[in-house]
Amino acid sequence: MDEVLVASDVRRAYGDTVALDGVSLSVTAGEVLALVGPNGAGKTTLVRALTGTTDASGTVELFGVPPEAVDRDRIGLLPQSFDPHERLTARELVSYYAGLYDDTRDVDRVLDDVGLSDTAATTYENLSGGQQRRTCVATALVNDPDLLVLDEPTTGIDPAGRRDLWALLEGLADRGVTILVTTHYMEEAQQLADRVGLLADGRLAALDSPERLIGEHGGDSRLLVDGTFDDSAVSAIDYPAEMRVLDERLVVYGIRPESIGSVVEALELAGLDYDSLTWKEPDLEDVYLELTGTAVGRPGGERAAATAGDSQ
Ligand SMILES: Nc1ncnc2c1ncn2[C@@H]1O[C@H](COP(=O)(O)OP(=O)(O)OP(=O)(O)O)[C@@H](O)[C@H]1O
Repeated sequence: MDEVLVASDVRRAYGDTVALDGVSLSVTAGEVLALVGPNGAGKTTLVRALTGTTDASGTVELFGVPPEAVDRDRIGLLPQSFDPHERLTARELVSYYAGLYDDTRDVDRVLDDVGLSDTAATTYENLSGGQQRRTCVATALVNDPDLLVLDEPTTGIDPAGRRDLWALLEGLADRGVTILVTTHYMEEAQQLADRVGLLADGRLAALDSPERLIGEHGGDSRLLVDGTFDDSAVSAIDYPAEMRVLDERLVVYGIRPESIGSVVEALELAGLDYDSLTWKEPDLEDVYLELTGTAVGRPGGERAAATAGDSQ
């Protein structure tokens, strides 16, 4: 397989803060690789290190050469912080970026691709947050890149707009564009990516296909009992299943849907109040929690308090 991006032992610190603690990965041609992690996990620093926009130790090669030597026509980069000129229209902005490259796509086609045909003549300051982000995505697409690097492209975009953007990225991937994307939306990574890198505290906790990650680390199906539980709930409830309290939620493992009623009975016998019940198969969120002890879906990535043993 052709490797478009190869990184080895990438490290970066800001003073005493270790942002990247030895990350190695590779991305093959046509692959969609998603880097997932909560705020502060190191996603932006990694994207910047991989694209040569911040100093880092270790080695990075894009298309076989260091980032600074790559033909920039081959790369489309959407940084996390990107503040274009507010008084320019979406079309003017994308045209401006088109002017930086030798070979570009038709600007109106690109605007159409990101769903902005109707608002192409609106100034950036008058676009909604989601339309602004889509304009930014368009600037990264205008040079028809072989490698597209997008740092949180869907942040601020409503669910329908996010799905449209996923469809666009899937279409690009089908055409052979290699995509490296960061997100803190687990379901986005699970749906979009061929492989997912779970980033925690500047390290890759795991890197594999969503299916394999879930198969190896996701554990059993489970019943989530929402409420304000503490560790005492686990000993109070008399039920023959593994249980843990994670972020004040009681999790009962290995439960099939037909057993939910018996769990409810056990909760009532133990006098435990709860708000709601959710049954689910394991997903990437559970994998992240299992491997790092942190819930990625929660702002700031709060630590989850595991009880009743530290592993499933
Ligand atoms: N310019 C900087 N100066 C000092 N510390 C920084 C700087 N940039 C990042 N950091 C720190 O490095 C760590 C990783 O930050 P980074 O922005 O890469 O994470 P992230 O996963 O992209 O987070 P977010 O989702 O919030 O953007 C954090 O602890 C952050 O505070």
